[in-house]
This record gives sequence, C-alpha cells and structure tokens, in this order.
Amino acid sequence: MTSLPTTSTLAVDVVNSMERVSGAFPGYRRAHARGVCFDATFTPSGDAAGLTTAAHLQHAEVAATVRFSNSNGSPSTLDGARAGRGMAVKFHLPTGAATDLVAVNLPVFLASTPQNFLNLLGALEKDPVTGATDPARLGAYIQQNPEAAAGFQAVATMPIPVSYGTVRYWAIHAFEWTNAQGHSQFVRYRWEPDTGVQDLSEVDGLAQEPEYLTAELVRRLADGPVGFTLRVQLAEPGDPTDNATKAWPADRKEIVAGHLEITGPVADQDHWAAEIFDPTRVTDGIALSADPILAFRHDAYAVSYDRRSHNA
Ligand code: HEM
Repeated sequence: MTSLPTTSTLAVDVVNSMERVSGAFPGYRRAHARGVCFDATFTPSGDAAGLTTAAHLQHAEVAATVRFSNSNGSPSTLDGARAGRGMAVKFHLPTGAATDLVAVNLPVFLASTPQNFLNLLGALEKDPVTGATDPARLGAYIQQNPEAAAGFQAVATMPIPVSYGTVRYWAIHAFEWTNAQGHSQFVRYRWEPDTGVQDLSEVDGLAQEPEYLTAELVRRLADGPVGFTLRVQLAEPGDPTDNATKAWPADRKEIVAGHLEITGPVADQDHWAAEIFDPTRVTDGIALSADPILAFRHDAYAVSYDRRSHNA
C-alpha cells in the first residue's frame, strides 16, 4: 500500500485492526462505511464572534455539506440496531476553503490515546478459532482500562433513532478558540436536533427496513428542512482538554454558535462519498487541543482514504 506522508505506523496498525474487526470493503471507509450526504446552510448566531475569528462563526451564513453515517466498517449493517451514528459537517468558507466538524452519538470516546485504542481493537478482534468476538476479552480490557467505562456505558444505551435528524451528536474533543484580541478559550461542540431526541424501541427498530435511515431523511426533507442547533460548551480552568474519555461538568456555560438547516440530498452522492471529512481540518480562530486522539485521527483517516480511493 502507498503510504501518505502524514500517516504513521500506528495509524496503519489501527486501520488494519479495524479491518479485522469489521471486515474490509473495497472503496468504502474503514469506519462509518455506509453514509449519505446532504446540502445545508449554517447560520451563525453571532454569539461566538467575540470568542473566535473563525469565518463561519461570525454573522454571515455559509453553505455546508453534511454526511450522516453508521459507524461500522461494513456498509451493510442494520439501521435498526443499537449502534454508532455519525454526522460530519463540512462548512464552505467564503475563501473557498472548508473546515470540518465530525461528530458521533457519543459524549465521550472509548480511549484516551491511540495505543489504548489499538489495544481495545485487539480485544474486539474475532477469535481465529471460534470466529467470534470474546466478550470476556472486552470485559477484561474495560476492567484494566477504567477510562473506557463511561464510553462503553454510553455505547450500551445508544438510541435507535427515528431519523438521522433526531439524534444528538457530539464532536467530543476540545478545540481552542481565539478571538480578535488574541484571547483563547477551550470549547466542545454538540449538535442538538430541532425535533428533540427521538428514539425507537428495539422491537420497532428491528421492524424497520434494513436501511430505513436514508429513505426516512429524504422523505422528511420533502416536508421541509431538518435543523440542528450548534451548542458549544466553554471550559473552565482545570477542565481536561487533552482527554476524549472525560466529559466536562454539565453545568459549564454554553452558547449557541448557530443553526444548521439541511435542505436535501446532494446532487452528486459519488463525489461527496469520495470526499474526506477530517476533524483536524480547522480554520483561523480554531486550533486543535493537545488531545492525542484528535491528532491521530488525521493519520488514520488518511490511511483509510488512501485505501478506499484506490478501491482497496
Ligand atoms: C483513534 C480514534 C479513531 C479512529 C482510529 C477513527 C477512525 C476512522 C476512520 C478510519 C474513518 C474513515 C475515514 C475515511 O475513510 O474518510 C472514520 C470515520 C469517521 N469517524 Fe472516526 N476514528 C476515531 C475516533 C473518532 C471519534 C472520537 C469520532 C467522533 C467525535 C469519530 C467519528 C467519525 C465519523 C463521524 C466518521 C465518518 C466521517 C465521514 O462521514 O466521512 N471518530 N473514523
């Protein structure tokens, strides 16, 4: 495989292990394989403008492209199952550049470092003899790595959504905003659906069509736009900004940075499916925190992108 200059050996090891867990499907992302893209408009509230110079968070609306997805590396997992869902947003900036915000239906991640994530994947890999994942290995991993407990608790209670448009999505990592005066503030992002969170029971989830989430959202959009509010939590001194397994206290001040209105499916699904939504693609006024998972995602996504764009 051709390595991109930005990839690391660890990123290759992690993506190889992801393939052993979910399978490798030529041309598809190694995670969040099944997805669908939509056109949207983001209207900033103006409330973030005093905290960051980021162009999309000032006062003028910008166009956006949104990809909703299922987290598995297999493109044929059931929509009605309790599983991860992704919402990746690409904001198209007035300069012609873009900035991405990549979120899932989990408030915290399962590992604080890339090495821990690799170890966790190892515990999820199928036993070569039985061909199945061994729940005891995963249990032992969580016991030895208590940092994973909060994330797995959230995984166990993941909602089965009525719609991709009725899910709450977190971008998890801390990012650092800087304003025109040079003052900096750590933040965390969350998308709140206008409808409120709406779930299905397990029975109703299993009664749906296998891939109901795409058709449901297209039908819903025929009746009008689907909206999300971008809420931003502001860190206080001492809040961890480099650990994706740790949430900040729920009473931290929040602001509404803006509102996203999704209007309809993109005209060219193949073009947008081939695109990359990279959480490290930030813009002036936003910097990455020191969270090692955040930086590592760039490398892992590059490995996956390289493979899928060569139809591997
Ligand atoms: C070490 C940690 C992680 C690894 C190794 C990893 C790996 C990957 C890979 C390989 C892809 C496919 C990339 C592509 O081909 O374009 C992907 C996609 C994705 N990941 Fe992660 N990921 C990690 C953490 C996270 C976290 C913390 C979140 C949520 C905040 C997240 C949300 C997503 C979403 C939503 C997508 C789909 C993006 C799209 O629609 O293009 N991932 N991930």
